[in-house]
Amino acid sequence: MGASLLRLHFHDCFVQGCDGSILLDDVGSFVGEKTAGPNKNSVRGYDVIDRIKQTLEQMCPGVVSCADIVALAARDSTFLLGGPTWEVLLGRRDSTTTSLADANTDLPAPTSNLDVLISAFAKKNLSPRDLTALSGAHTVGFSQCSNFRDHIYNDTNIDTAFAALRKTDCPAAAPAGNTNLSPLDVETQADVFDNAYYRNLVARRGLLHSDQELFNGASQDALVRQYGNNPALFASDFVTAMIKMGSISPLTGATGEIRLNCRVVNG
Ligand code: HEM
Ligand SMILES: [Ca+2]
Repeated sequence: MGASLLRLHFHDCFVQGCDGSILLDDVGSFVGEKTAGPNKNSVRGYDVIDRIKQTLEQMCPGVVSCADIVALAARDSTFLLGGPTWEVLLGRRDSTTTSLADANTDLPAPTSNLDVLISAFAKKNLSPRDLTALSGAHTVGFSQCSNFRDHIYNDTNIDTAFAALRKTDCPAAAPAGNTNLSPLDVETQADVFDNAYYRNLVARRGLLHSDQELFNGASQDALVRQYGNNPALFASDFVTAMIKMGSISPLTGATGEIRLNCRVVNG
């Protein structure tokens, strides 16, 4: 679940800011973000957030927002998987709105090229360096075949043996095998947070097209090599970038609310 909770924070912060908007269910005429392309049948961990929230509401009612819970869960997941830790700024309040449209436009697709990834992050005031550091989150977790099929069958900037290995669990003709999972990081286990992701990219073993775009003869190549050789530099830049991402457009003061149930706005 650690990988899924880390991703949940990213998918929250890139849509309206880190405001718990991704947690809201579709109820009646209320439309949430869970059915957006990048989220549907992919983002998970909502039940874990519910359990943390229930415990908090018993001990300290109405104080800790769902948005802060997601930020803390992402930090603790990273650490428990073997990665760095950091102090999480708190005080984010929860949204009473969502944006399905923004979830569909602002979360980058795995088919994106480098210029598209850089612009998607720039739109959130994150630099190309932040993009490359944050993508190191793909040292943990899994991807479904439908998200990397085109890369392993049609891209040419991929290690042949690696492509062959991944094809064994991801047949060429969709929809066969669409939901089969492969680890994003081929080198070390999917529940170990380290810098192996970057060495994979140098070896042309990125699983997603968007991963390999970070090492494909352009602006991020040198940084990818540095992160692959220097775990302390990666850890330090990842922390800096996570704090920046966790600070996107927070609701503070009288804006938003402290939701009592992360799935619905207060009545
Ligand atoms: C740079 C643009 C990014 C793209 C295009 C992208 C795309 C994806 C895709 C397609 C998956 C697999 C989903 C599935 O098959 O269901 C995935 C998984 C994941 N992503 Fe990203 N991602 C990006 C950036 C990030 C960032 C910034 C983070 C966190 C800081 C992150 C964390 C994760 C994690 C941890 C997983 C594994 C989730 C799990 O196993 O449940 N990603 N990503
Ligand atoms: Ca949000």
